[in-house]
Amino acid sequence: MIPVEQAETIILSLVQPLDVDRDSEMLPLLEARGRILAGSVTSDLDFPHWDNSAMDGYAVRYADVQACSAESPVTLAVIETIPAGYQPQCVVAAGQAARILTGSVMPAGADTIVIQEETQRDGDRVTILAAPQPQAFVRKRAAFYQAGQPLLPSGLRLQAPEMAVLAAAQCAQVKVYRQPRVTIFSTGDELVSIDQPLQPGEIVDSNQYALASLVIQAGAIPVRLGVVRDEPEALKQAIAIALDQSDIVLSSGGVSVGDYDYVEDILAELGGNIHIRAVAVKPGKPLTVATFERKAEGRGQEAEKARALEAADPQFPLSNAATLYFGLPGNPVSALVTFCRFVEPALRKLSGLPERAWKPTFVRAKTQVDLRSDGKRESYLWGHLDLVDGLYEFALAGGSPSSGNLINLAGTNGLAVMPMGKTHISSGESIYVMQIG
Ligand SMILES: Nc1nc2c(c(=O)[nH]1)N[C@H]1C(S)=C(S)[C@@H](COP(=O)(O)OP(=O)(O)OC[C@H]3O[C@@H](n4cnc5c(N)ncnc54)[C@H](O)[C@@H]3O)O[C@H]1N2
Ligand code: MOO
Ligand SMILES: [Mg+2]
Repeated sequence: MIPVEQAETIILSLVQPLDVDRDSEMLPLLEARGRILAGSVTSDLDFPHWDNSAMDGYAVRYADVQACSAESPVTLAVIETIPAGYQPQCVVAAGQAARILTGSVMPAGADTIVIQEETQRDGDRVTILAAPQPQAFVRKRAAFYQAGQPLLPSGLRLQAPEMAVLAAAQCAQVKVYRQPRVTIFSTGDELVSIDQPLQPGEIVDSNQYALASLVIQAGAIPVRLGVVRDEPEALKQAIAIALDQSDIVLSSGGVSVGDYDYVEDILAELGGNIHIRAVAVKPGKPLTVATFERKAEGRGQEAEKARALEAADPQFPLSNAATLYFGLPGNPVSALVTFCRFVEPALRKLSGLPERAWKPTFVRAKTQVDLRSDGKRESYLWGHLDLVDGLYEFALAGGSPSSGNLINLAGTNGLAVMPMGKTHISSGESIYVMQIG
């Protein structure tokens, strides 16, 4: 058993991020929402594009109004009205002003805006009742962004704010990383699909659904192979198919020491390089991690097949040095915890996100209850994380804390971390909680 952090380091070292050119695609802007920018974006526009007014009011020359007040106002001639979208035609000379609306182009000659509330309009004249600050309410050209500078960095996930920036910069098409493909299958003779009648001894393959949801949530594409029997040949076939079409393969079950736990042996038989066999984590101890060299970079029939697949489907992933295989433990909570703690960081690195975004988010919280563990492994206790007066509080999920109990997982949003060696944390103490979901 290796410590959790060591497992995380090994896993991240096995991942090669998608290639910015080879593993990217151009998409219409709105279709790129939620995707990750491949390559930085620059614009040849300044933001603002020109000096403009931040308020409804009057464009004036500061020198004309700097000394005025309610007691000694200054009256100026209004020479033009400048609505939004209009190019001013006049130059504001001494003793003159232009009526201007929010966002409109500053007229030549003027350098300051006096807001409407501090003026009195009378026909084609305006009286200024208070002295503004010099250059008040003028948004200068390029004050927000200068053309040619980096506008958005590579690796940024595109959400509403980035959509606005890209739209403003007239990027109708954007280059984003393709979505990683993650093939998922479940192992176990006791498993049936969601729509099959249950016979005695059988249970529904729920991991498939949990894992597919987690994969989608992480921005990747799940490819579901269903249930695979606990038979070496069936497993071999499924693993070979999965490796052929994926960046990452996830299986659940069959990784412990039982008579029908074949996954590790089959991985070795198929030429997998096994990097992790067990991690000191509870739940999740028998996590198995292996890599397979990409066949397309080799020779022979398999390589040819992969190359043909790539030619037929530009989405087909070939750029990574190796396909990463995670043999997740079968217990539903163990599968979920190991995904969040180990698979998700790998997916995030693969996807093109920057390094600071790879690891899970841990927040400090006050535990509302006593927490216990045997201290033999780093324990992740599922429960509810709530913000109370701006501070996080953690409470365990009600019901049995068994890794086979998927029922009390529902509604949880945090995993309280009990470090290895720690057997008891008292209510009220400060802990780290990993955010999930
Ligand atoms: N003698 C020992 N026994 C076990 C050990 C050990 O160290 N010594 N480790 C335990 C731990 S920890 C875990 S976790 C489990 C992991 O077992 P496997 O990965 O081999 O998984 P299975 O044996 O195939 O199944 C375990 C459990 O989970 C249920 N399961 C499996 N797949 C699914 C699925 N897709 N959906 C829902 N539920 C699933 C399965 O029916 C079993 O109940 O091993 C312990 N044993
Ligand atoms: O580690 Mo297992 O995941 O305890 O149930
Ligand atoms: Mg087992």
